[in-house]
Amino acid sequence: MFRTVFQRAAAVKSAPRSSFKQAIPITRRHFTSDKPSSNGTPSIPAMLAVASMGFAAYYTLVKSREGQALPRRQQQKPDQQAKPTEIAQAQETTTIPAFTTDQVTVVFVLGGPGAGKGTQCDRLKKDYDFVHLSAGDLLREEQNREGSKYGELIKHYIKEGLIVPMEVTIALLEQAMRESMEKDHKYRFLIDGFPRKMDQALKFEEAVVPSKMVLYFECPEQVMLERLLKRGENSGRSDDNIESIKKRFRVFKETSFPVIEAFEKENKVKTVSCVKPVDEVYQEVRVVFDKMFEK
Ligand SMILES: Nc1ncnc2c1ncn2[C@@H]1O[C@H](COP(=O)(O)OP(=O)(O)O)[C@@H](O)[C@H]1O
Ligand SMILES: O=c1ccn([C@@H]2O[C@H](COP(=O)(O)OP(=O)(O)O)[C@@H](O)[C@H]2O)c(=O)[nH]1
Repeated sequence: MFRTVFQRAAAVKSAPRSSFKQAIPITRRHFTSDKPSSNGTPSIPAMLAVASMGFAAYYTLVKSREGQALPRRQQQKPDQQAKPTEIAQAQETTTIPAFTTDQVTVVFVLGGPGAGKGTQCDRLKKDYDFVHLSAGDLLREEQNREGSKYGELIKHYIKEGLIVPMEVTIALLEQAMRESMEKDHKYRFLIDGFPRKMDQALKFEEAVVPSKMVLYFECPEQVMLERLLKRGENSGRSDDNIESIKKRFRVFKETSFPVIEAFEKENKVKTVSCVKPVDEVYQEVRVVFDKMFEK
């Protein structure tokens, strides 16, 4: 499989820009490729594949910025008094978010695998007029999309419980947001299951839009395990099995939980326990949302 991934990723380098879904408009970025965590570390060919893919995704995304419909923020002109070298440095390091917080509201919905993020988002989206974007669902959709250059790579990462390189996930999220804005004139988003790694969080907020709030569903591992095994009876998901679940728990603790801690330092996190039945959890979520958002 690694061989196939490698060959595919190499082909992506020279692929036309329309090959990553359609055009995925995204801002000028300076992405770095993720290194997978030490658990289930892929082989060297797979790592090379990721590096190639990262380059290809970067190229695709940057090129596909042309022709986007929604207005973007204008880059501020550097201080006219600044010395030329300072201006050059400022221009090199400034990344402009695709959207402003005046245009767009983003709530990150985080929690361990199986905590109940998707279940609660389903309710919230109806009551508070949000668009629910599950990063995992977008990745699975891209994985299954005929002709996707990233299908095999995503498949591997999901099965191993690893975090797919952020270039792919951020591009899918931004494209989905843009579609909702253009087609449905919806500007409020619940982003479920993302960011799961610090660099994803930083890059999304820098290049797409800063989040307004983080809703964190706290849940003991044993409860999540039972829920996931039960979900696995019908979900058809390649990662709802005991082996993948253990890996996902480890990645959550080691890699994703620090993201929540970092947002806590910014006072952005609202924590709700997800142990009680769905309706009771939702009552607590509503208290949080009623304070923050209009219906
Ligand atoms: N509060 C709850 N009590 C019992 N089961 C729940 C609760 N919340 C979700 N579930 C079930 O647990 C499983 C995982 O929920 P899901 O929303 O898919 O989690 P996540 O999106 O966090 O992975 C699903 O089968 C769902 O029906
Ligand atoms: O930003 C993301 C979100 C998901 N995933 C992958 O998708 C899997 C399933 O995530 P999802 O949120 O759908 O399910 P959960 O683990 O919360 O049940 C994860 O284990 C990762 O492999 C990822 O790589 N990046």
